[in-house]
Amino acid sequence: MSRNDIDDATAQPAHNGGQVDDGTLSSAESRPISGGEEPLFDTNVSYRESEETPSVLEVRDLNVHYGDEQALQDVEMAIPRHQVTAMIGPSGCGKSTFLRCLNRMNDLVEAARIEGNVLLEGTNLYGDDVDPVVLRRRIGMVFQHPNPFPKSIYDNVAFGLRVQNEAVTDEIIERALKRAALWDEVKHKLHHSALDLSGGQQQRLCIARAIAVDPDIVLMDEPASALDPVATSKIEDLIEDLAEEYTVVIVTHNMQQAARISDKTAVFLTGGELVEFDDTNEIFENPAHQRVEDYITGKFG
Ligand SMILES: Nc1ncnc2c1ncn2[C@@H]1O[C@H](COP(=O)(O)OP(=O)(O)OP(=O)(O)O)[C@@H](O)[C@H]1O
Repeated sequence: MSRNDIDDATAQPAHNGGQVDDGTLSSAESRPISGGEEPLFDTNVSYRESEETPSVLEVRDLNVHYGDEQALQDVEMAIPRHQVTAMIGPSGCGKSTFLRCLNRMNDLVEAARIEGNVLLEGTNLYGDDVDPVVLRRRIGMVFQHPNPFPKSIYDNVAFGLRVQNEAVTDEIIERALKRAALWDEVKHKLHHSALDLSGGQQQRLCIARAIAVDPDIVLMDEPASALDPVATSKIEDLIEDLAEEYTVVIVTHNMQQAARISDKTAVFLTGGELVEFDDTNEIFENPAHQRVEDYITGKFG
């Protein structure tokens, strides 16, 4: 399966109606990610949370192979809640692989073998009882190329709710479009085709579609790399705003972008090794590793 196939597969929030949570739970914290009645709690792993930056996702000893090739090596990371965490590193170092592990998108890649734990508030995403479809409702994804459906703007935003048999109201659609900073540009043409929007507008629509189901975490794989500088700047502003309500994890090739918008930065280097993970200021001003300094100063990569 090619990367584009994966993008297409998940662009259609491939949720099926019968396996989602019932909407009666009162808070994001109490929402299960298993398909059954009870949330799955993996008691083999403890959940660490610091008071300063409570983490929402804990990655433990994550290794990924595609056939014989190792794409991630022993990765450990605690991703803080309501912050922007950026993944940077040279091409092929495993950034997208890592991102896809955070909502089990790599399940769709036949050659991928994943070992380790990823804990969402203590629950192992790779536990047997976890339903990836339910999980992806809590951890949404936005891709490099805007991929709206050939439907109206309104129906694009409503899509995830409808497939989960949840109520769609004008208020929900308006709120998602406002959160995605698109409302003012489209409020007079909600029933026009999404394909008539500009690339930057389409990407903000995809963000509106991702957040309409009220996820906890939004994963973004180079969301601005196909856009012009003005559209990129709008997406960057939006990402910073989104972090007030959501946890954002973004892969970017653009180090300036990571420096501008992220709170934490993870530097992956060749072979899928996470070499350094720290506050973004530290990474860019005072990296602990010479290899990281060489990378961010352009000596390689
Ligand atoms: N579906 C796949 N099948 C086989 N190998 C893959 C697959 N996806 C990624 N890889 C390999 O895994 C390694 C990491 O790829 P990945 O796409 O995660 O890196 P990346 O850092 O995101 O790269 P880029 O910045 O170029 O997008 C690469 O060597 C790549 O060739």
